[in-house]
Amino acid sequence: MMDSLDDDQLNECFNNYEQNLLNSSSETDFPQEMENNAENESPSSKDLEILFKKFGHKSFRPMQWKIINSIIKHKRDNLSIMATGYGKSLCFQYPSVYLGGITIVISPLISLMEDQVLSLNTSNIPACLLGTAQQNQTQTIREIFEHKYSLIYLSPEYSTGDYGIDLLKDMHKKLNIVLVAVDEAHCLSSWGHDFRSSYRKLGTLKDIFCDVPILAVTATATPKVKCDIIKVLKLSNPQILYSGFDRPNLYFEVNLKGSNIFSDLKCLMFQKNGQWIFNGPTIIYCIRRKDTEEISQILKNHEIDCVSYHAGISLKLRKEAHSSFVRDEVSVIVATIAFGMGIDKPDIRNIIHYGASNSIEGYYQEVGRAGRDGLFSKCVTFYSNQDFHTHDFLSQQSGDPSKKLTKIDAMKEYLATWKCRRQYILAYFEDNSNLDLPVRANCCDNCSKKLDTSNSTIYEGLDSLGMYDYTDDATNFLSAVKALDESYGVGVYTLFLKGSQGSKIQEKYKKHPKYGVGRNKSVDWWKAIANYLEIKKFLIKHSIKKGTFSYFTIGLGKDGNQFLNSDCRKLVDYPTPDLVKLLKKKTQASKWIDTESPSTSLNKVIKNDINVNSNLSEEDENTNPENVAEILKKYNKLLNRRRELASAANIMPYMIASNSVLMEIAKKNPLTLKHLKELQIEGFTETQINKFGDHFLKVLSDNQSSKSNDIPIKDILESHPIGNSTFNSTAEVSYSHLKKGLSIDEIVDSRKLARSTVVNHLISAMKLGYPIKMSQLGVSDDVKNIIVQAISDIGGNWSYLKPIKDVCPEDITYDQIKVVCTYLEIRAHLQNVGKPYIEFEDFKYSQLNTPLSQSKKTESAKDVNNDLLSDVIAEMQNQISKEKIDSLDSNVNIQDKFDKCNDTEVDDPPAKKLKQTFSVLDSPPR
Ligand SMILES: Nc1ncnc2c1ncn2[C@@H]1O[C@H](COP(=O)(O)OP(=O)(O)OP(=O)(O)O)[C@@H](O)[C@H]1O
Repeated sequence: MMDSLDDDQLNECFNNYEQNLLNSSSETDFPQEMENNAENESPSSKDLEILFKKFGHKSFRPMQWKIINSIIKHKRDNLSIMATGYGKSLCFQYPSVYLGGITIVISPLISLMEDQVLSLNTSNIPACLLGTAQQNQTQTIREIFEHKYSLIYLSPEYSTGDYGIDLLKDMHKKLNIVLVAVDEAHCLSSWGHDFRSSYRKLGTLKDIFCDVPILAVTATATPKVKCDIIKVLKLSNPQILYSGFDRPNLYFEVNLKGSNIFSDLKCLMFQKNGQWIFNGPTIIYCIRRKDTEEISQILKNHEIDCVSYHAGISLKLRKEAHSSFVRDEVSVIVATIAFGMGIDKPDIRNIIHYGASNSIEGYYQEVGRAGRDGLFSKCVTFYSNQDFHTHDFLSQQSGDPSKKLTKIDAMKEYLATWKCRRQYILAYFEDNSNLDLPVRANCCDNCSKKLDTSNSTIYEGLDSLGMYDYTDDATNFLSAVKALDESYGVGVYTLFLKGSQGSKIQEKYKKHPKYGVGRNKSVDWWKAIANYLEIKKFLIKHSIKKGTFSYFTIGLGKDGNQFLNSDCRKLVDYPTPDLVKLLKKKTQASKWIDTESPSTSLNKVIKNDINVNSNLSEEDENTNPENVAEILKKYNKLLNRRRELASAANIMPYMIASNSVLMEIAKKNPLTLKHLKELQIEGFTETQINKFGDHFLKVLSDNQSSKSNDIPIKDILESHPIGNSTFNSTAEVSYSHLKKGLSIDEIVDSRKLARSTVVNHLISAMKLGYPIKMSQLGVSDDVKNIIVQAISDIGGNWSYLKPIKDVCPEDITYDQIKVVCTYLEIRAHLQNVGKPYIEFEDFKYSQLNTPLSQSKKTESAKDVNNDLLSDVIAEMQNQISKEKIDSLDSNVNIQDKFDKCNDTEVDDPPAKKLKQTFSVLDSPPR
């Protein structure tokens, strides 16, 4: 029987992202573009055909088509700002394939370009790379001019160097360049992150390729960066499209760090066979190198395969770590942000920040690596206020500390916000503080808490809305800052409020009325208050430089001063997570605030996700737990096979097929390459099917045969009986004799029946799935091979006995032929009910040409069964006396069949066959 999973195991499966895949359709929702001044032309069937054939996609995403159309039909310049994972690459890859020309792509990272080149070549779209450090350049250049490539990738340094410029000019003269694309175009602007000086010189492209459209693409561009790109690249009347920054499939969550790293991380894992695992490829970002080492050691201690990555590791080891992660050899990489751009892996399910990021820009870029395949993925931060001491320290070392501090403050605000985190991020990038997103499931922890009123905790000191009255604490802290002349940091102000007798508080301050007013509250409490006041900008940091030494002091911000000077000040707000941590729990109530159980909301989200994303109806067979388990089993086998194939071909697994493609294959279970092609699975190109399809089909058929071989054939035939199989009491007696070890001859003797009758009894038993070997029925291996060969010689048709008998040697009996044909019948039946026994018994069916498919194709299994039965009867008629016919199973009404057959028009094929069969009965072979 198939391995059945118990409830716990199934729950694990459901906690797994495979469930998400299982429930998902291969299409995912992408935001519509926000700005659209493009032509409204729809793609033609030819456009879509090329898209499917070469790229495996059934439709263009809305912005993609507008960009591509404007390039291929109108040769227009474009600036496209697309969220990560939207599908920028297609916009510059499609035009060259469609137009049969060449696209030049400028991209900032060699590793990114290498991956894209490899991926394109795997899909039979020839591409090459030219970088300053590339080998075999002469050969590549020669091949470029031999028109061997559709896409040429160049680094910005190469394309703006003297040699590169001359080469590009030559290409323009001699080749059909249809598009110049500048990927990650924000790198040319000092207003963006990742500024790259060589990008600044890319204006030369327009000088060289004056009549070729230029496409600038980026995921992040503020209005200033946008202007910069247009100016530097000299874009002429560009179509500007913007997809928005939202990544709807990403879920955001923030937790304070707990006392145990593994316990924190465990919330994102599930247990399988006692082993903790993340539900898919995972990146854990840390602030410091030593944290990456520590966390990866902790994970290794729990036997979780992982690697660490940071700038302190040798280049060779870093490359190995990168490679083992993208090739699915390890599922977790613990890294500093040195593990950055150039990770093209589409199926990253978790981005964990164990330590706060120092900017929203950096954070969003890092989490942007998750879920590029459009499937649900989690972005979870664990932080402590200590993290910001590190950031503050590092920002002091940087060129522009105040700019850095502003970014750090935004991150603090993000972490502390009680509003929708997605809304915070989008408002930040779109510079729109009025943005108001509806609360929705699977969006962020704050939305989840608001939606889930069942398991929240209320805290002492909060009002009925869950808000805290900060007025007194804020007044005291701000007063302390003012009293100490805004010259110190949070630590000293806290000592002052606590009434410290130590020397850090000068004597003159100890007379101040606010000195010691906060002694009944803890140091952590006052730190949390200061943190809140910083987020509110009531407090601001001042960077002080003394010689080579620099430090921060905390002073009053404009709003802080105003608050202190107000007569009717009031400050009521939701408490920050660090404050909540210090509050006493009161009672269970329907309030949303509960930050003490990290990731409980996440677990709910995973479950919600399963339900919400599910596009399976109640009746859908995929919801049946046994089917789910079976699909997951196949999916995992396909994943393993993909890993082996990728390793053998030295490419990334996702270049062979995405996880969604494999899940779709596991769900649809195709048996042939033709069937696989007919499924038109989104993201699986014809080239990929031709290259790798057979390997995946083999996995499915192996799985099927091992599964089938696990199930007694009797069980299958019991639930899927062969239509004409009957087993009366006399047949049962014959079978019981055989079971006792009697040979056919001995049964014939003891029962005083015709040999053919006994054989017929045993054939009935075989059709019910009783384990009878052909050898027990007088069919040796040699005889079996002869009959199989004979069937093959007459075109694989085993429906009639006589034509087979005619081509067999004389000594082969009808009984023996009947037995072999019965095996074939059973096998055909199993195949028809979807339970193929690839190696049913020890029969080598491969010796037959196509007997099964032929008989299956030409007539229904029922017809075949009828014909075979008729043949059997005909043969029995031939061999046994008239009296014995009466002792045959009464269910087989020969006359009925004969009459029915005579009433039927002869051009009705099944009836015609029956008629032919009965004609055999009229003139039996001798
Ligand atoms: N029209 C489409 N239909 C379905 N899937 C698509 C389509 N276009 C692209 N994709 C898929 O979307 C994923 C992301 O594509 P791509 O790598 O081009 O994104 P990107 O915008 O360059 O992302 P990033 O900014 O992260 O590099 C890929 O898995 C790709 O196969």
